[in-house]
Amino acid sequence: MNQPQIGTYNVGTRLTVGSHQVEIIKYLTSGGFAQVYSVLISPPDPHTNTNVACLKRVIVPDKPSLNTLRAEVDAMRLLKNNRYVVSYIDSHAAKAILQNGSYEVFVLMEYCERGGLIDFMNTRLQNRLHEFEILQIISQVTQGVAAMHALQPPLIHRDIKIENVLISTNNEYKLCDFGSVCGIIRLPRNSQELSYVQQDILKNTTAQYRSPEMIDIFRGLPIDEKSDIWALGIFLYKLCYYTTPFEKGGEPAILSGKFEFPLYPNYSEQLKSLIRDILVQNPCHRPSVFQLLKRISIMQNVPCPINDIQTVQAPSSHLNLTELHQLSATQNIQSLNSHLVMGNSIPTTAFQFSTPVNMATAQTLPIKEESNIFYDPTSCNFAKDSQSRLNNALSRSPFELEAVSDLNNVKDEANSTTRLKQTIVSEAHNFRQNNSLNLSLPNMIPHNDDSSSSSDESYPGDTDELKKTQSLSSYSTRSNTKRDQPVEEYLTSSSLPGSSFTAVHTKVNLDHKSSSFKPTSTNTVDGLKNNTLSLSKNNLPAYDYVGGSKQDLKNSIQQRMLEKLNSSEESFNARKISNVKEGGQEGTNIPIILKSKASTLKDKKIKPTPPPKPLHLKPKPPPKPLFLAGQKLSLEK
Ligand SMILES: Nc1ncnc2c1ncn2[C@@H]1O[C@H](COP(=O)(O)OP(=O)(O)OP(=O)(O)O)[C@@H](O)[C@H]1O
Repeated sequence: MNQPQIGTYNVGTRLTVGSHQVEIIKYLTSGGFAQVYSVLISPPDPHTNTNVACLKRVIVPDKPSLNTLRAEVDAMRLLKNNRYVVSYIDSHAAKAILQNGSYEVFVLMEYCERGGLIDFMNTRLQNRLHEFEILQIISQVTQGVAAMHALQPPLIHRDIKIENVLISTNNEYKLCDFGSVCGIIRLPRNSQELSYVQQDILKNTTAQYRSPEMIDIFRGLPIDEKSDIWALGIFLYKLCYYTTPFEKGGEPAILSGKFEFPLYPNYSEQLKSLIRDILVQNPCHRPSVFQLLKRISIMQNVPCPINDIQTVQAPSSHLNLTELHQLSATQNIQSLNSHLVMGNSIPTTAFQFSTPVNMATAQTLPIKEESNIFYDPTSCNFAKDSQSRLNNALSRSPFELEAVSDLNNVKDEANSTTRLKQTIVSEAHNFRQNNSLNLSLPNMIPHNDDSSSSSDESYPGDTDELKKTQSLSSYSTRSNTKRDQPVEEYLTSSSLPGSSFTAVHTKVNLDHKSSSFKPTSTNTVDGLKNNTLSLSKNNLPAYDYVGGSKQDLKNSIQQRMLEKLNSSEESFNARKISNVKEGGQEGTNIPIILKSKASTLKDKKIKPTPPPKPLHLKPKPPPKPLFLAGQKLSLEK
């Protein structure tokens, strides 16, 4: 594979990233794809209240890969300002100087001065973590994950691991690396989709943290938030014992679910029982992120920091669709992003733009009794018949699409806005109650056609409501999907919809020379949108997110939320063509690693692959013990 040879920036190099002037303080390290620097920024970030930030510089080979990175940036934007997520500041993409069609992407984010959790753990090899420290770390990371799961629809991180937690200056543990984020993955309907799903999982997850339903898709179980919960269980085990529970046994061990606790260090029965309750085979039996947090809080003897979204989202009969959304949205955002700096230039999520919320209604909702803190297994409908459906689907032609969904039938038959609305509300209710949409399989992959929602007709004149309605119904309205279209084309025909970046003329200092830091803006907006390339003065086509009026921002964020709704399919699309990670070297003037196209997975074997040997990640200075490391499995092995 061709690797572009791009050296690292010298100290003092100045560049422009979005609306920020940046000066390189120090080259920190290189990840799988990125060079990472500490930088000075102007203006300072209001959230962290500092002018020191972290700059990630990534080269991507083409536009589809750029779209993949956009998805990562979009996820960061959605989670911006959550206390336990590394905070996004700004971003910028431009054609790389290599003249080979590649792009250079810059992402500015909060600088986590204390480095990685793995580094901290390595300082405690002799004196292992105390239980209270473990509970503090898992609580904070779980809160970061909760912010993702609370989004509508939820985002799945898919790569929760020790290596993806950083420690901030004030000692908070923050989730990072949103490059694997996706929506709920519905069951594949045929061998081609199965192959995509398997390939996607291999690329975007780390072997030792992979859940049983990810390894054995034939179980017909959902790949959703509960897969993150499984990873949190592995994460918790590793915090305790510095190894993963299935380290030796690999995939067969994960699928058998049998693991043991080492004798040393000795942790409470409560903590071990929590790990046991998380690492159960059936995702429906695992706790939700809120139930998990509640249990951790009980062990810490502190109030649970956030409310259970399941409780606040239970719609009562008098709730209309707006209220349904507002309740869940407000409760989530208020409780999860309680440290939000309001008035920031770019809001955290679409929900912040919602009409002021009926908090009185939200607060007076009946609180569900939680005698059993974990999920009621009988409420998980997803797997019902899924095994036989999967088998049936796989015996069919890859291009044969399934019958129209229940909801589509309802929609087709009922030309009534009221009925559609009731259906959507009911689906939302089912979704939250059962943790799945009780629809036939074709509806579980959202489609990308924004214009297809029949909700347009239902809510004329109410843009916000319309967008939200589309959000829900995008799971369930497939009427405009070309049913005679081959599946392969359907899965790959579109890139990420919408645009996070609009073209600006941005002067980027690429000569790597040191110069004094003068924070004067060089950006000029030329109004080009929709990913159209433009040439700036120095002939560098450039992109950036451009903030416009508040209405523009609102529209932009709403659009992004719609994009997120399509993330399952985006995931298929984007991951299929991009982003096989390869190891990089360290040191100055090392080449930046190119985010490259993945090779097509030809092997459509449906049996799980043999357990990979544990790979060891990031032998960065200071040297780390091998048993603390983990690595994503490369498809190109
Ligand atoms: N915000 C940050 N503050 C401080 N250090 C950071 C920050 N982000 C990343 N780093 C450092 O840079 C390293 C690589 O970053 P990151 O994992 O995001 O890159 P990557 O190319 O996506 O790598 P990979 O996908 O292989 O994990 C991290 O392990 C961490 O040490």
